Amino acid sequence: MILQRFLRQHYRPLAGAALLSCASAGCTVALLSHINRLASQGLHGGIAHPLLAGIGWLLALLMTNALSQVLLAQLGGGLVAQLRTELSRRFIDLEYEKLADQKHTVFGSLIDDVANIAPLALVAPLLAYNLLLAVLYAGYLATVSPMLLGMLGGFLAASLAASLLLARVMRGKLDELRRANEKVFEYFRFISDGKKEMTLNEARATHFTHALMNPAIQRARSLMVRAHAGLGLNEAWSMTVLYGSIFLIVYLGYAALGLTQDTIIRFVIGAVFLGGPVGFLVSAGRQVAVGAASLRHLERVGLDPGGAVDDAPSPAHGSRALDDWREIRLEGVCYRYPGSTAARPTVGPIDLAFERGEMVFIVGGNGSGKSTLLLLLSSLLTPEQGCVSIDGMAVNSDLRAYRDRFTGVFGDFFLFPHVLDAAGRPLSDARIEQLLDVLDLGEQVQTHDGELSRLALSTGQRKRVALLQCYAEDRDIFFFDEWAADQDVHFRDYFYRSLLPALKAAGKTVIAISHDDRYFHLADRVIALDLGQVVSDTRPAPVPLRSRTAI
Ligand SMILES: Nc1ncnc2c1ncn2[C@@H]1O[C@H](COP(=O)(O)OP(=O)(O)OP(=O)(O)O)[C@@H](O)[C@H]1O
Repeated sequence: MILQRFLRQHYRPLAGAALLSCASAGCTVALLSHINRLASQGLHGGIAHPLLAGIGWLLALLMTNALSQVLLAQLGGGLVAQLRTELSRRFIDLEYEKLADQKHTVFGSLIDDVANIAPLALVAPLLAYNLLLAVLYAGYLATVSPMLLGMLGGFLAASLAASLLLARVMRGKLDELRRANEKVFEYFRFISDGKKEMTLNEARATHFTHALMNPAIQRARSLMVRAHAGLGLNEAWSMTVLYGSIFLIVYLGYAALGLTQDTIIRFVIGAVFLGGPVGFLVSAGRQVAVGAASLRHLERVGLDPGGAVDDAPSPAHGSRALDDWREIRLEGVCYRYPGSTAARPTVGPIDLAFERGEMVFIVGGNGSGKSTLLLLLSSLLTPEQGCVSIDGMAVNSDLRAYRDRFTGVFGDFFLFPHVLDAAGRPLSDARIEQLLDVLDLGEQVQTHDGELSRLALSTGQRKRVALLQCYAEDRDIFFFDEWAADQDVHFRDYFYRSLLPALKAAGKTVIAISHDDRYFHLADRVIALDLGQVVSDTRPAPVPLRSRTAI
């Protein structure tokens, strides 16, 4: 898992921090012994020597502690950065369908889980330090009175057994808390994405606040209180057991065991020192429990933190493996969205073939399965049954090469400010300016080193910027999910009558979802869907085109 890998990669500074911590533990014990000697023997060694020795041990303690803290701070920063980098990469590598309905998970994990997991690694050297400190103090106490140490050890062992039992009970609570927090993160997304609707509609905002957000926050709060109260009670209990047993030992030492005052005082001072590492070990248990719950959450959402992230850079150019493809075929393809309880699949069974260079329109009523078909065709969704193949080869045998064939605009597209070619290089500003002019955006948007000056545009204009990106990528297959729906009459006409035919003339395959029946006759094929199945696949008679604009 990621934590073990981090510990392996950074074992030197971690070992350094642990060594420094142990040195600091040694200084603390030496200081304890010095204080005890001074307390029991007084200033027999003169005035200056005990003072200088005390200052010396204090300075050594300060330096070893400070150095180990600096090392730990560096390791902490490094671990947070590494966790963020690895988790971002894992999210990017995760298949679309695994994340489609849980986008809030990204923020929850990058913020909450990173903050919970990072302390797990940092706790390791401190655990070593405190364990060593506890052993050294115990060793010191053994020299004072092995019998009293045995009694104290017995009390602490019983308390530890109770703590471990409680930790098992709390494990389920912490997992529940992590899931409850996930719901809160989901609603945080409503706040940003639904801002306009809630600003305009106060009743909607009130309902969201009182019926959704607040109950989710309250549920997380109540689980947090239960989980952390349990862990906190454990800490309080453990410390009470420690100090209670010291009290009992003093009492029994005088009342039943007939020990000398000197033995009892020296034992008590040592036992109080022991309270430091014991307290740390108990409170570290809370960090470990919370961090472990986050690790389990990452595994649950498919971000299995086991195994190294593949940091190999992507190829510098799109794959050429399928450059000469001729046909894409869907055979018996069925798909059902997760959670769907319908008797029949959302789409399918579908049997279709797309020839290279064709211009195909996919049509049908709302919910008939057009967008789902496009996601299956572009391999963003995996068929539950059936197969998508390219020239007879199943596409999942080389998904990257297959996906490199596609560029397009989804119904819920996202705009990146940088315009890149198929190889991921910034497109030249001259070419971007030319495209901006063709798309009638030259006035609104400027470009500098391949970066667009603004993306805050009208919906129709934003779709044109998305189209610009497709031209920049210039791949074999251009797909559009109701691209023209937000365009004005003039530009819609221009899109269907000029831009799409020009793409076809340039040898591109065009697959466009459309409700614009005025233009259906311009396609090579019109595939109609209903209830997730192909109900017709027709070839309209060819018509002469008005004009074509190659861009
Ligand atoms: N993410 C999803 N999770 C569950 N069901 C979904 C999801 N997306 C779509 N569906 C369902 O799948 C069916 C097909 O949806 P799809 O978006 O493919 O239809 P469409 O033909 O593109 O519709 P429209 O013309 O309205 O865009 C619909 O019944 C829809 O409710």
